[in-house]
Amino acid sequence: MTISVFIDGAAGTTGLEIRDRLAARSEFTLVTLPDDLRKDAGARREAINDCDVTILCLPDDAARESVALIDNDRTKVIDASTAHRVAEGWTYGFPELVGREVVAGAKRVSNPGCYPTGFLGLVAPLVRQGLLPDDWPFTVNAVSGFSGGGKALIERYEAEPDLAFRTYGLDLAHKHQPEMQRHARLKHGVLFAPSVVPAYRGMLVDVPLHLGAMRNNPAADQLRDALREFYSGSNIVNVSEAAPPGELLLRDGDPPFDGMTLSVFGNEGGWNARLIARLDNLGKGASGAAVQSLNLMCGLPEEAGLNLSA
Ligand SMILES: NC(=O)C1=CN([C@@H]2O[C@H](COP(=O)(O)OP(=O)(O)OC[C@H]3O[C@@H](n4cnc5c(N)ncnc54)[C@H](OP(=O)(O)O)[C@@H]3O)[C@@H](O)[C@H]2O)C=CC1
Ligand SMILES: CC(=O)N[C@@H](CCC(=O)OP(=O)(O)O)C(=O)O
Repeated sequence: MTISVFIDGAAGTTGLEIRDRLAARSEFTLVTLPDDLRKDAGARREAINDCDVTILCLPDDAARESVALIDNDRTKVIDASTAHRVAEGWTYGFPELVGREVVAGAKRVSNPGCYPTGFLGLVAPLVRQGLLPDDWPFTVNAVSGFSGGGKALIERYEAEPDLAFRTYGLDLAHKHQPEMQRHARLKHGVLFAPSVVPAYRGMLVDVPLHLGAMRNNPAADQLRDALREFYSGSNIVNVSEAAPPGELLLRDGDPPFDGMTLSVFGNEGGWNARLIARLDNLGKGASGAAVQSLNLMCGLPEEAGLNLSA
């Protein structure tokens, strides 16, 4: 018997990419609604309640609405939106951090945000091990491909091909900040500076650190070694070797990638470091992560169906 999966929001950017990843999988039967019914509450209620798993690829309010349509205790949910990432009763779908068995046993899984995936992948293990202080005022500089903003931002970049760089979030209250603070277990909110470049997909999430000003004065090599050890059991998250490349690149036309590569760069003397995550906003940052959690929730190998060759 196959596992039935309904993607609510299957016509959107994240939904389409999840469909692509599941299309060739014999373990799943995909349920979709015809175009004229895809926003119809009655049709969605029926599909959500009939399926074994529903994946929500919707704006936050619509995602909350979908959850309210569930009237059985069997349907499992993976929500790609921001609606439930710090909500009670939801498991944060970052298996490497919360435990694969925890995600495997969950009925309500909230998919991490794309930027938080990079930040938390770098910082959370190091804070938990006491290598980075939990009261540090963390800064996160990040660039994303424009598909990170969904259909609306894709349309804008198509209409304005001269846009070379766009920084935003200038109210310093981006919706990803609460999940970064909560899941890294930090005492203070992070200072988050996101931006967009004219590439379709891909992102670099950069955490610059004044290591020499920390009371424990950790070495960059120590941080890298700790991350390597932490992710040693993962084929999805990998940590670069010590020899630093002179640059990290995003290219327009990069293929879909569901892994994440973490790098640690330190200067001579050890005062400064940059921790940088390279990932695909639509891969480990959204659709790939949803498929990873789906696999675990269905008792399947976590990497099944993922694009892991960089
Ligand atoms: N893009 C990315 O890289 C990432 C996105 N996410 C999150 O995933 C979710 C989806 O984002 P994304 O795919 O980018 O967004 P898109 O705007 O590309 O797609 C959203 C889809 O939801 C549909 N929709 C809107 N309201 C309803 C409704 N009431 N009922 C049914 N369908 C509805 C839209 O319909 P229509 O086609 O008519 O507009 C659209 O097809 C968001 O919460 C986003 O924040 C998370 C991580 C990364
Ligand atoms: C480039 C861009 O606009 N990115 C989106 C984040 C995309 C994402 O991660 O979606 P969630 O908000 O559901 O996490 C933003 O900054 O709002």
